[in-house]
Amino acid sequence: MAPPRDRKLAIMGYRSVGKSSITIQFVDNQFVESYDPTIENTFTRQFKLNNQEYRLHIVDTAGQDEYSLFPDSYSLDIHGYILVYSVTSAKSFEVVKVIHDKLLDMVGRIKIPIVLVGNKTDLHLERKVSTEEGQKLAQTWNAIFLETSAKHNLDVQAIFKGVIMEIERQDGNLPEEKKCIVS
Ligand SMILES: Nc1nc2c(ncn2[C@@H]2O[C@H](COP(=O)(O)OP(=O)(O)OP(=O)(O)O)[C@@H](O)[C@H]2O)c(=O)[nH]1
Repeated sequence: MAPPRDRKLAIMGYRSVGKSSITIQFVDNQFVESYDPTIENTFTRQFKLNNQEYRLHIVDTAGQDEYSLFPDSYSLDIHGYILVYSVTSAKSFEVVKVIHDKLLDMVGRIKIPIVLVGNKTDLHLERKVSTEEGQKLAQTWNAIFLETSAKHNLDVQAIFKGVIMEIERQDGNLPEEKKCIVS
């Protein structure tokens, strides 16, 4: 069998949208209700997709806002990006747009593998951003779109599957196809 492919991913977004919760759910199968702001952590998990092993290195970043300056390391050796907002926060949806534009500027390429994630879908009554708004934004970016609940472990795996597939596709290892929700 082919050796594992090392792929480095960055998970970015406004404060408290669930970046750590998504990462910890994926790496450890756990959800922690308490909130502990992240400085920066890297997690590793082996993941198999289409008969290929991947060693995923996930950089869980400190939450950004529209004024944050990104360290150069966020553009250097990252293969794919997971941009997260919370469906309960219009502010986080605005901030994710700014992060995306800055990222594109910094990376200096037009195409980068991106998955846009609307998290906290379990908080139905607090929803402020509709599924359609998220879908529309992802379309303008040509990115994959998913809604998730880190709390209920809903579609968390699909985020990582989606970003790997997008990396492979942009590397020319998969046929181009229409982007859709990959659950
Ligand atoms: N109900 C619900 N709460 C969530 C979900 N994901 C995260 N939370 C909660 O939201 C709060 C923030 O979650 P974190 O994962 O720490 O958010 P973060 O984006 O890593 O935050 P920063 O490190 O500050 O950038 C915590 O209290 C979590 O328990 C979710 O899917 N549903």
